[in-house]
Amino acid sequence: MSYVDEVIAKVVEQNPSEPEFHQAVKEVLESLRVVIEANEEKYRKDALLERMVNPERQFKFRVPWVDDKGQVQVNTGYRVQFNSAIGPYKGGIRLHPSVNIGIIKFLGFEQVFKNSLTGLPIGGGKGGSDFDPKGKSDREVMAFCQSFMTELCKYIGADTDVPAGDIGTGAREIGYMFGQYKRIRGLYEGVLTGKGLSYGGSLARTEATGYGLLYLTQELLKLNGIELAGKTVCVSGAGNVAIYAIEKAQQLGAKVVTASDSTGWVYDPDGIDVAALKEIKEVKRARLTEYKNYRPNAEYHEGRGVWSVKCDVALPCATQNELLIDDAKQLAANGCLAVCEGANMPTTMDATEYLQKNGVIFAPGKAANAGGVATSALEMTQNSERLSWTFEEVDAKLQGIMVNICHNMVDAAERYGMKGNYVAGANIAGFEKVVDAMNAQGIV
Ligand SMILES: NC(=O)C1=CN([C@@H]2O[C@H](COP(=O)(O)OP(=O)(O)OC[C@H]3O[C@@H](n4cnc5c(N)ncnc54)[C@H](O)[C@@H]3O)[C@@H](O)[C@H]2O)C=CC1
Ligand SMILES: O=C(O)CCC(=O)C(=O)O
Repeated sequence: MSYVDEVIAKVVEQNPSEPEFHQAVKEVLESLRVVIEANEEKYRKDALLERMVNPERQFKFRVPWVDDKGQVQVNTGYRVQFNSAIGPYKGGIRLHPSVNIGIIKFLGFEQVFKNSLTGLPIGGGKGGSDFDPKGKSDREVMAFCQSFMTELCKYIGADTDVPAGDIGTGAREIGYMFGQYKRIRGLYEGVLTGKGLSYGGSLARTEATGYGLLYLTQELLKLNGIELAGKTVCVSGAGNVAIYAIEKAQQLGAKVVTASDSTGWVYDPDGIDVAALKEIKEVKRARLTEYKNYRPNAEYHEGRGVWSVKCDVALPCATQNELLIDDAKQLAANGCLAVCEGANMPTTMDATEYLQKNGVIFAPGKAANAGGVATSALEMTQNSERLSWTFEEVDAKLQGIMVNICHNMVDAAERYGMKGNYVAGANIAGFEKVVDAMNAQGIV
């Protein structure tokens, strides 16, 4: 059995009931097959892949908090410190009822390669809880965040592990967590990113993942002789990534016609009204059903359906496994030119293969959405310097980083004879730096 197949089989056997983690490992290792086979003897002797697929450390803890009725609630918290070969662990905190250790491990594993791709000195980690912020009062969210951080603060720090936002964790949650960290540890330091601007946050971090996605998409289309301006775009999601992806796509001259949340989706033939979307989602924290109150011409549909709308470019920005094989077939049949992932692993493996085989340009999340974590690393730099850069400075650095990632991904695929396979390109480019650092640091 080849080394890659052996390690994939072990991951499945040793991590039962973690399908998302299996999927992430398979996707990465399958696409690295050529690189690994070229060095199989050494990598096998060093158990390099076993060390890569096993987190350095993982924490699971109880998170008790009191709800508004005086009832004690208990959630489970997680932090997985996956790989610190190239820098302190870095990665977001997901608050969603679907969170379990397998989800956090898949996200942490992806984060290792993504963070390497940014070119910045950050290792990979991820955390979260099955707590659902939806429908909770501010006080309940604060109570949860304080309890979560009371435990988490023992394991993190500005130079060891720096969490940030992800699904369900935005500026409000980061603020409560930062306050509790400071109170317990007595340290005013850049232990979290995505902070508010009044206490050490970076300008452009809010926008960074969505804007970065568009900078990479625009560059990749350009390399393929296509202009983004004038194109019709479908976006899924209506959270942080989706909102700023829509905003930047429209600034770059494209028309975005869809957005979605966990209950339904909207089609706006005149182009999504970003100001209305921000008010509904960021201010009111309401459902997308409200969108029709702002835009009477728009349609609201229950359930899924964004990928049935004809578009030139599709940007999945909601969650994992939201773009399935039938969606891929529909997109390709509708003449879609490119799918670029804003979310983490939103496209299933069979859907990805179908798109690639049918001539649709496909940019994987670990490259396309790396602008968020890259800007988090810029926030860490500003915190260390005790300086704040202007929006334009951060945005210019973000653009440079995304264009670089795009070229590194394209070049790595070509170097290994897989021109146009950007999944392989991104995984190879991310892998090479981590392997180099791991080899240099001995068997750890
Ligand atoms: N926030 C960030 O900086 C980064 C986020 N990501 C990824 O982007 C994706 C979106 O994250 P955010 O926008 O930050 O989260 P968010 O909490 O701001 O928004 C998530 C959006 O996805 C929708 N959603 C969640 N679960 C869904 C489901 N099962 N079906 C349909 N819609 C669903 C929600 O309704 C919401 O509109 C996630 O995969 C996240 O891991 C990736 C890189 C950085
Ligand atoms: O900004 C960060 O540190 C993490 C962002 C994140 O969670 C991600 O890239 O998936």
